[in-house]
Amino acid sequence: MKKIKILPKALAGTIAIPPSKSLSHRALICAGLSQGKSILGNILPSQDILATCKALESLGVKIDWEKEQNNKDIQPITVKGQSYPRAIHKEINCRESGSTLRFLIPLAALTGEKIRFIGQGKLGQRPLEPYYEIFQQQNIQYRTTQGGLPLTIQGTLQPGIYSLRGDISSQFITGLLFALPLLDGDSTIILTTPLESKGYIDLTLDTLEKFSLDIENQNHQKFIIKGNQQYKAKDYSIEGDFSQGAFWLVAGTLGGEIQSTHLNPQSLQGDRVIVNILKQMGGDISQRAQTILAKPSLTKGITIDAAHCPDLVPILAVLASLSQGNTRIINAQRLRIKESDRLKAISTELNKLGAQVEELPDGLIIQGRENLQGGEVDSWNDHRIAMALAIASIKCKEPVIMTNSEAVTKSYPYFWRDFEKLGGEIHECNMG
Ligand SMILES: O=C(O)C1=C[C@@H](OP(=O)(O)O)[C@@H](O)[C@H](O)C1
Ligand SMILES: C=C(OP(=O)(O)O)C(=O)O
Repeated sequence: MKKIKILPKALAGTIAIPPSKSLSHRALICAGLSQGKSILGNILPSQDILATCKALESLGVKIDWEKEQNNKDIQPITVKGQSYPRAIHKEINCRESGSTLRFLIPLAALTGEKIRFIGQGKLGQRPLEPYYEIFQQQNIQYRTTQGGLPLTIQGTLQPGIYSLRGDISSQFITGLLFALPLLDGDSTIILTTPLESKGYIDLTLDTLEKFSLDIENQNHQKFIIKGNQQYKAKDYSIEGDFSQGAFWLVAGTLGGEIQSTHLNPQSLQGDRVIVNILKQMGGDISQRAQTILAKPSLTKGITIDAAHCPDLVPILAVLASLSQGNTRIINAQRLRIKESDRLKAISTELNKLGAQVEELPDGLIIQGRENLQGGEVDSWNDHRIAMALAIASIKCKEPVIMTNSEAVTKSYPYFWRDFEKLGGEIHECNMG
């Protein structure tokens, strides 16, 4: 457990935004299901991405990194795919990655073998019910531990009609979209409640198309999937991550001027909405080609609908705490089933720093102020809470002392290095 002291300082400068985690998971899986070799430029070996790589290796995919995997550098990798998954190892460790778990379960259920999924942290308690319902309908054997991990499955998915809710996690739909085209008959996914996190399904469909798959999307409510399709290998580079870029765009708004590069203005990432939200709140944000410039500005509270951009909520709560007036974050119930209960985590920790955040069952009400006080906080072992609290330090009067700061490795292993690169000052505290 790492404890650090962050001194209150404005950040400024230029930062290269790391590659999108969501797009990296998808590209790795599609390349892994293609016969032949794909070269994926720009992959960051974060904990979640390493979990997906290891999981794919368990299903017979070969992955070659140019350098050591744990040197944290962005690098190209070569994926030698298997056109159909084979169970090489019968245990898959998804670490703390919800995406890895939910994307890989349907692929494991193509092998017919008995496969055990394990994980760490809160992953074992994150919902899997939509898959259990499908297993029951299709007579796929499964055994859970109190509804969660370890989970053992054995059986083979069959083509047909898949009805599931669209508002628990879009990751179930993505997982099915990867597996169903490989079945020997046609399938349809029908959502029984409106889809939330819509942008993530667009990322899935776009990546599938890049790998030559054909899916018919009917208003994000019904997806028609032909069977007997084949993934075709593809080389390409992953674009920058708007969910990570959001931390630096808010930092630029609160402190010095920050230029964030590698952010595709045409990106399908749902979290690209951060640009519009910041502008609506009064932020001075401008984009030229792949670079977004955030200048210090006075912002004001608004109502933010988090249904399609849940990962932005922690950093938006920080911005709202330092904006004039009230901000309401609505439709954010699903934040309670992420790496931490993010509504509770961010409200508790920001309030410790002197903010005024009220937690509602499905959202937050935040009364902004000019500055925060500072103090001792914890990341709740959640990368997005750690990064959000780090940015809050910019406007604190006193240092922010944070325990479990290493949580950032889940998605952004060199976050603290980038924080210092922009002028941030961090000291490690002795835990003895
Ligand atoms: O598909 C993806 O890459 C993701 C989907 C979202 O989850 P939900 O669909 O559960 O909201 C998001 O929160 C997560 O960080 C990544
Ligand atoms: C929720 C997240 O990821 P996952 O669901 O893949 O664990 C996240 O990165 O914030």
